[in-house]
Amino acid sequence: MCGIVGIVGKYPVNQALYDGLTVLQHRGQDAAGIVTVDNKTLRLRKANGLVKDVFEARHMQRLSGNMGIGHVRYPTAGSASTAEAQPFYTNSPFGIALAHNGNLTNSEELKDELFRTARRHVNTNSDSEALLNAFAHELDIHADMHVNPDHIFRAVANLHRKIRGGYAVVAVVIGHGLVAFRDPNGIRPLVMGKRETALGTEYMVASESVALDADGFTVLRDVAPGEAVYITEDGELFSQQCAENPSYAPCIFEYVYFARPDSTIDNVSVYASRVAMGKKLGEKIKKEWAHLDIDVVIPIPETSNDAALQIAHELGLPYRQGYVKNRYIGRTFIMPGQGERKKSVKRKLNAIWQEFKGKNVLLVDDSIVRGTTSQQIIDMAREAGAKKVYFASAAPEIRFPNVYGIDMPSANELIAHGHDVDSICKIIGADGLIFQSLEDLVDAVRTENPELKRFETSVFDGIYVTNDIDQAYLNRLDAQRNEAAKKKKEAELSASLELHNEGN
Ligand SMILES: O=P(O)(O)OC[C@H]1O[C@H](OP(=O)(O)OP(=O)(O)O)[C@H](O)[C@@H]1O
Ligand SMILES: NC(=O)CC[C@H](N)C(=O)O
Ligand SMILES: [Mg+2]
Repeated sequence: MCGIVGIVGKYPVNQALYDGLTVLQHRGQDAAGIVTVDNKTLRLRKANGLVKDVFEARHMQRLSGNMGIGHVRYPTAGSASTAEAQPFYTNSPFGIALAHNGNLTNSEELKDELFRTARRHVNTNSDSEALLNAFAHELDIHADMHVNPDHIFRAVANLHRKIRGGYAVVAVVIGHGLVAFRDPNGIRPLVMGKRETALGTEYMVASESVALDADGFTVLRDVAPGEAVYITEDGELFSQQCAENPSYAPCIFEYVYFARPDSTIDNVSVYASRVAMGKKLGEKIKKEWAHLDIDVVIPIPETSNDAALQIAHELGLPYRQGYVKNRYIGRTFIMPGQGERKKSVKRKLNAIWQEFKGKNVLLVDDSIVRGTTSQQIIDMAREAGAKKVYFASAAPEIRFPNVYGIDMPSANELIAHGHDVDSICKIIGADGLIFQSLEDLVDAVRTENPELKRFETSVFDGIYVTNDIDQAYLNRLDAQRNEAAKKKKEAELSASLELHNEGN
C-alpha cells in the first residue's frame, strides 16, 4: 500500500516532501522517491530503502524547486527492483513525473494498447509506469501547447475509461502544475490541504491526513472518487468530477491495518474505527465465550493496540502490553518475501513472561493474513508460561486475493483460504479463536461516517467492486506473483541491467 505526496508551494518543497514521506513510511518500506520541478527541469532521487536511507543531504540539496511529488513503495506489481521505484518519468508531452498508490487490473492490455496506438514503450513490469504512459498519451491528445484545467480534466476523464483497478495518483507536468486524481470507486485514499504563507497559499495532497499534519497543512477535504484536482505552478486550484459513474467504495483494510490511527480517511478517524472494531468484537466475545475464564487481554503490537484496549474494556478485564516491540524492525506483513516475514516476527516481538505465566490470555490482532504472526506469537505465549491461549481477530477471515494494491495475490497463501474457524485455530495452535463478522466490521467503520454505504471488502467476501475480476484473472495473478514466482523473478532481475536514475 504505497504512500504518495505532492506539494505546490511558494518556497522549496524538498523538506516538506521528505517529512510527509517519513510519516507515510508505514505504507511502504521497500523504496522511496522524490521528484521536484525547478526552472523547467525535473530533479529526481529514488532508490530502494527507507526514506531516511534513500535521501542523503546531497540529494536533498539537489531536489530544488517549489513543486514536487514523492512516493514510498510496497510492491504489488512487477518486482521489487529499483527500476520500479517511483516516481516514474516520461518526457512527452511536456515532461511528466507520476507516483501511484494502488494497482491496475488491466495493465497488460493497457501496455499492448499503448504500444499499438501510440508507439509508447513501457520498460518495466510496473503497472504504475503503464499508468503514467496512459495519462501522458491522453494529455497529448487533449492539450495544446499551453495546458489549461479543461485539458487536464478531459485527459483524466478519458483515462478513467481506459484504466481499471485501484489508483490514487499525483503527477507534475513541467511548466504547468500538479495533477491528482482518485479512481472512480475511491478504493485508495487521497486527501488535500492548504497552508498560508507570506507569499500566498500552498497546496498539498497525500495518501493520509497525517502527512498534512506533519507538514503544518490543514485538511481541506478528501479528493472524491473519480475526481481530479489541478493546481497550477502559480498556486491556482481547480477540481472536477471526471468519472461517469463514481461511487464511494473505499478499501476497508485501510482502517483494519494499513493507515495510521491518527489519520482521517473519507471522514472516518482510523483510530475511532479501530476502537469501534474492539467494541463490536468485545461484545461478540462476551456473548459467545461467556464460559471462558480469561485473565488478561494482550495486544499484538502495534496495529491491534487500540482494538485490544477496547476489548479489555468491554470484558472488564485488565489490558497488558505483554509483548515488547523492537522499534527498529518495520512492519512484517508488508515485507516482500515470506522468509523475511517469518524471521522478523521473533526479531520484532518478545514476550514478558510475568504477563503470561500461569494465566489464560486473550491475544488480539487486527487481522490474520498468512498466519505468520499468530503462529509464532502463540508459541511465544506458551513458552512464557501461559496456561491457555485464546486468539481474537478484529477483522474477519481473509480468504480472497487482493487486486487493488495489497500484496495478497495468492489465495493458497492465506491461512483462512479453504479453512473454517476450527481448522484455522488448530493450525495457529490456539485454544480458541474468534473473528469479527464482516457486518460488524463495516458497521464499526461506518459509525463515524454513515454516508459511506459501501466498502471494498474483497479479501473477506470475494466481491470485487470493479466487476472485472474472474477466476481466470485470479489464476493468472497467482501464477505471476505467488511466493515461488516472486523468488524466481527477483533472481532473474538481479542479473539484468536496470534503466533508472541512481542519482548518487
Ligand atoms: O497473519 P500475518 O500474515 O502475520 O499478517 C497479519 C499481521 O501482520 C500485521 O502486522 P505488522 O507486523 O505488519 O505491522 P504492525 O506492527 O503495524 O502490527 C498485522 O498487524 C498482523 O499482526
Ligand atoms: N502498493 C502500491 O500502491 C503499489 C503501487 C504499484 N502497483 C507498485 O507496485 O509499485
Ligand atoms: Mg501486527
